Amino acid sequence: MSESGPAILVLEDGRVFHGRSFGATGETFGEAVFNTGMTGYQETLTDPSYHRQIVVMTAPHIGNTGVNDDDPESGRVWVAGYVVREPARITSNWRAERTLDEELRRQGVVGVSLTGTRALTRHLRDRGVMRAAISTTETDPLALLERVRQQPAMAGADLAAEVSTREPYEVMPPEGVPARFHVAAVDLGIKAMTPQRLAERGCRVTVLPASATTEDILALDPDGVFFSNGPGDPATADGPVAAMRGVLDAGRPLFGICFGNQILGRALDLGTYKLPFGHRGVNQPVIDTRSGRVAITSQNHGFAVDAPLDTPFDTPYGRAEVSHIGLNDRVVEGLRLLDRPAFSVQFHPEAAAGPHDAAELFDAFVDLMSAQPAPAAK
Ligand SMILES: N[C@@H](CCC(=O)O)C(=O)O
Repeated sequence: MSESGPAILVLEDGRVFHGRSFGATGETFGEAVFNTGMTGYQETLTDPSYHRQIVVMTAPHIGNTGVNDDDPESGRVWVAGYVVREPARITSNWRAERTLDEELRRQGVVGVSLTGTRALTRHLRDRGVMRAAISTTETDPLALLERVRQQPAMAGADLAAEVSTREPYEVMPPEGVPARFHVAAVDLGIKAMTPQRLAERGCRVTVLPASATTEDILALDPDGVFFSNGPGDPATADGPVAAMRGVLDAGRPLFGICFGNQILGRALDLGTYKLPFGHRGVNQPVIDTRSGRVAITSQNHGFAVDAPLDTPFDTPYGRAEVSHIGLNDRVVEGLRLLDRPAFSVQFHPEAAAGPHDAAELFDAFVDLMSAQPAPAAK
């Protein structure tokens, strides 16, 4: 790694951290959030749900395995900025094609290496996530602070359309796996691994833009409909909520992940709210409220659904229940409709970097589709 110059990170409450430039030079703004994953940095960087966020890694040494062209979750790095304690000086993995520093430079992502990532994380945990900037060009923290305070907040941000595909595309099952089902997947910021997990199970997946309406979705006559993860505040996602309501009205099997869980919450007339510092990492325990089984899950969310945890409740689509609860803070981590073939989870069963405890949820979606009356010929 080449020698790097100074960089500063300024939080909206005025706290300043001094470090060294990492990745591209320049200035960047976003919501500072922390991720506790020890692995999967490449998947994190390329997860569209991190759009407009400056991600602080709590694992102290990042970049050891470099970057390859197989693991990205999308076509680019989406994080607005990247904060690590110590970037790896040596890349050591047979799959590596570039160093992480090179990749961040190539993609113009401004980062900073700080000794104080622990202090920064504790600050965000105690005060809540907040707007921030990283700069290698501004030496006056107060001038940068002024610009941080002019940035839009994440609450109220409508971002899915900024990361979604413009055109529909298809993901086919791998060779030798027959296509038994056709799934319409609404891309609100979809991670590449999600259609793959469905395709591996015999689904042909048509990925649709975030603007897809119920009519666009049902025009495909899909066996099932999927709503993806994605960035921004679910309270702004009126279009996807309306599209999902139409799918529920049509009685099509439905599955949602992360943003998709929040959209289902809203479709059921539940509220959503911003968590103080969110859940981002690969070791988040959730309990399945029916089986009592605990899964360790991958998560990335800053908002959550507000629903009664202990009892089924009435919705415009019949009764529903909370299917999963986060064990760290009792946040809603999943919803299940009791009178329609629909469910969603706030965590990531597809998690490419693991863990895979919850991968069976894709089988549960396939089972829902199998249980439907045979569709017309496609
Ligand atoms: N943007 C939403 C959903 C995140 C996601 O789908 O990854 C949140 O932060 O809670």
